[in-house]
Amino acid sequence: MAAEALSNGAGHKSVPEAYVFPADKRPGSSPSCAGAIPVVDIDLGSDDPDRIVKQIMDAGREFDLNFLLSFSCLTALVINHGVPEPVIASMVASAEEFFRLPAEEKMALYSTDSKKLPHRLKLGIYPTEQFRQNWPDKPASLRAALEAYAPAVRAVALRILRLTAAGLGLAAAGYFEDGDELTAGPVIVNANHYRACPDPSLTMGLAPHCDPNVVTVLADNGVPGLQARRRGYGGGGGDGGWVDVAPVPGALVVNFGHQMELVSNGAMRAGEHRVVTDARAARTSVAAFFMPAMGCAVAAAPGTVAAGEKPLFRTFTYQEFMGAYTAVAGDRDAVMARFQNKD
Ligand SMILES: O=C(O)CCC(=O)C(=O)O
Ligand SMILES: [Fe+2]
Repeated sequence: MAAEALSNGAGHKSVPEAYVFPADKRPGSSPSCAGAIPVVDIDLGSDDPDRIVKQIMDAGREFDLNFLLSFSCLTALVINHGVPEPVIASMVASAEEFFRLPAEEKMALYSTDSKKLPHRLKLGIYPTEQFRQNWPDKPASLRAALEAYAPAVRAVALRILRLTAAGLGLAAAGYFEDGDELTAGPVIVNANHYRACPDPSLTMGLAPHCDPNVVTVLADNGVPGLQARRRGYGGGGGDGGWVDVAPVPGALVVNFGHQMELVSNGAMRAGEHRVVTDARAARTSVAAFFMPAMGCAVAAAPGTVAAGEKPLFRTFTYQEFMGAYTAVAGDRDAVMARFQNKD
């Protein structure tokens, strides 16, 4: 990335040079569109599970007119997910408080010798007993917020994964179940902070990417900025472009990551997203990443590959994938190309 994401530094009247993106990477250089982000209601108590599964599978439905195929590409708002609103609110408020701490206190939590203020706090949250001794003592509310949020957000992720496995026909084989290697990695939380920006057209809070993992569950402080990319027709995105993920109070955002696309042999694609800045308010988000164990061998699930066809992607370990992802700075097409099965 040529320019840094505008997430830290002192308040400015204009965008500092180091944060200005090249013209072809700025928010306005690719079309935006007015499509709607799907809302998925996962209240298992009040609905027929088959209907919820269908909702998930249809929510991100898009059509590739070039190849005449349909796939699902999911960035969705999830409601009735079972996480009490105060648990989410406390988590986000603690993250906001963290970023308001005096600079020296935040810097003390980082081992890098960077002179810049951190704009991302990265913490392990599960297995909690493995990580809680590393959680910061400040702000005072943070530990209690994490203790409540960690199991709750994990339960949501596992519920969504179970429903998705059912939609993909993989439930009987135990895909994504608690204990499956594909979700046995640590759960990591990134708390992100994006300052208000004097000119959002010049910079990006976070450059376009798909998350590398299986699924990410995200909460935010209600300040907009997250956008999801639609590439094909349908999916509420017209003929493609960036769609605002307008925050909905109490809802969580779900993004499927690269591993979901690879395991489902492209039936459920990773949701590409980016964050633009806001002229008036700072956005804070808390993203929980669910991932395979590093040594996990990832391959298309047998049921997702048609008889006589080769899987779209070769088998690899999650560790190998992470190496490739880091090497191309998260560029979606570049990383997927590295794992494509050659004919
Ligand atoms: O801040 C957001 O809304 C998105 C964060 C994100 O995409 C990430 O941490 O991977
Ligand atoms: Fe992301």
